[in-house]
Amino acid sequence: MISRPEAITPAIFAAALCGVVEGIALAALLPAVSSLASGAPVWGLDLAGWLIVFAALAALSFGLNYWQAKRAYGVALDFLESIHRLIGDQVAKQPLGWFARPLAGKLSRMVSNELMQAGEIYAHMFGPLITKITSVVAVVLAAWFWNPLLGLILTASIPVFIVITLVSSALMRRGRRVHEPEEVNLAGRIIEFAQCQGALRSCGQSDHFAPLENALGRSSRAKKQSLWSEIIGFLLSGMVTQAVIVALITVTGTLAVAGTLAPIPALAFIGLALRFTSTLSAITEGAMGLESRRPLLDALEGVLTSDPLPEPPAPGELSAPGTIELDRVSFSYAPGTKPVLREVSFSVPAGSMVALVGPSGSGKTTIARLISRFYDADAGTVRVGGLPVREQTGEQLMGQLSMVFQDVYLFDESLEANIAIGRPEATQEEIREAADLAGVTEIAERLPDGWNSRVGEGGRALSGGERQRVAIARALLKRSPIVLLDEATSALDVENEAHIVAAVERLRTTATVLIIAHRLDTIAKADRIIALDEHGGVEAQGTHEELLAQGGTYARFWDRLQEAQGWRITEVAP
Ligand SMILES: Nc1ncnc2c1ncn2[C@@H]1O[C@H](COP(=O)(O)OP(=O)(O)OP(=O)(O)O)[C@@H](O)[C@H]1O
Repeated sequence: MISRPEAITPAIFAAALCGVVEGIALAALLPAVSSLASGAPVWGLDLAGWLIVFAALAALSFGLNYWQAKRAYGVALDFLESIHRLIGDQVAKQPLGWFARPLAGKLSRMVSNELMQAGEIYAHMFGPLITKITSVVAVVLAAWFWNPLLGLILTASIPVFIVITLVSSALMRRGRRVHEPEEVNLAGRIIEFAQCQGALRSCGQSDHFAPLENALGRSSRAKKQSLWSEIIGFLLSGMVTQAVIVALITVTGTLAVAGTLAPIPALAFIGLALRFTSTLSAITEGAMGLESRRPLLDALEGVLTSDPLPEPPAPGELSAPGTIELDRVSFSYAPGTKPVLREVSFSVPAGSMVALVGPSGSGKTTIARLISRFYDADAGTVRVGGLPVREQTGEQLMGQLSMVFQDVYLFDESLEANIAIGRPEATQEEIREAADLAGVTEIAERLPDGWNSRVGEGGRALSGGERQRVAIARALLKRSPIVLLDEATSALDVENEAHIVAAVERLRTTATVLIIAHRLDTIAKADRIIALDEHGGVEAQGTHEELLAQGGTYARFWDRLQEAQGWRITEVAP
């Protein structure tokens, strides 16, 4: 995850060295105080000599601390830079269907503030933790060297802190297991609440949206439970620290009274023991701090280890450009769930317009997604240009397709830039020509800044029909050999409808068009119709006349559509 892993070793080394110096400085208290008490030099140094040693160690510790902090920041910045790049690469390799997964939803939160917190692990947490651990080791070794009995007393307290660190971390993990799923659920409900305001207000439920209130209640209860787990961990750790301090003072005092330890060094040892236990307690807190960052690292790992769809290293040869073929394709969105498509087979010859029709939920959009390789089929083969989509690079496949879906997403850029994205090298004349054909020129004329008007995030400054017109202009400009078009199910106003119909007529003269059709007109004009049944199978295929002549579901579907759309016209007529 780091572009210069070799920078980590010096950072760890600096932190460890810092700990050793701090440990020695702490342990030097024992000979210094002994020299003070006896008035005689200890190891050749009198009190003044020891004070100079303290000053030298303090200066060395300061220098090392500065060096290690600089190194740690370097590693943290390197980590942040590398991880952003890795996530970017990983996201670009993911199948389009990946973006509908909850993991992808977490992505924006992750790359904005959570990565900073992960960077802090390197900048502020690892270094001090290593320093404290090595300082403890240095103090214990020095104490053994000075007086094995004191070394033994300090060593005995370490397992207690290891146990308390493990218990506190386990309590924290337990709390998180209870609390996190409720947090995710609550976040989803809040977004739902914001997005469904229109529907909720029309039902008079904007004040009391029961699913959100329930989620709030559950999240608050889970948060309390999780807080209690954490508090118990902190209380336990605090109590154990105090108990160890009392035990150390008691043992040292007893040894001093028994004459095993001289009183002044015993006092110095108590001071050292206090500092020692506070360092151990800081290690426990540091370990718990790292534990609290674990979900972040797990989420990061989830993104970085998501498998991209396998792709060949180089584009393959297209034996039948402009064609689409599905050969006994079956698919379900999740393993073990009901298949959405069952053994679907049909082909779309180059230059033809084929309409996909069928009841809601029959799998029409799913077919378009498999052709664009949002997902891979579970069984069967999807071919585009005569070559299975699995044997094409993403670039090769996308180069053949233009997609105009119902939920068109526009970038918060100018109207012109949103069309130009179809073919960035297109001239302004070509952009205007495509826009004219799709009826976007009229939109530009209406907007205050004309072609330079920004369309808002997702294109919300435009109506659904207008957004689709922009997407069609994009497709016209791209001039891809195949266009996948999902016709709007909702009624479009007359102007939008006329523009879209005209643009589709134009598109079919230059490209193969597979259209998920809902309008009578489009269906009747298609060269071929594929009718799906409600179980995701192909019910019938042929021309409109052939299918009508067969009777069956298509004929009934056509009657119902005629009735519905005829009824609509009667309704709006004066
Ligand atoms: N991302 C998804 N995850 C799980 N199931 C899905 C997903 N998208 C669609 N489905 C399910 O797959 C089935 C087919 O959906 P699809 O959108 O392909 O149907 P459709 O024929 O296009 O419907 P409509 O005409 O209403 O748009 C439906 O039962 C739907 O609930």
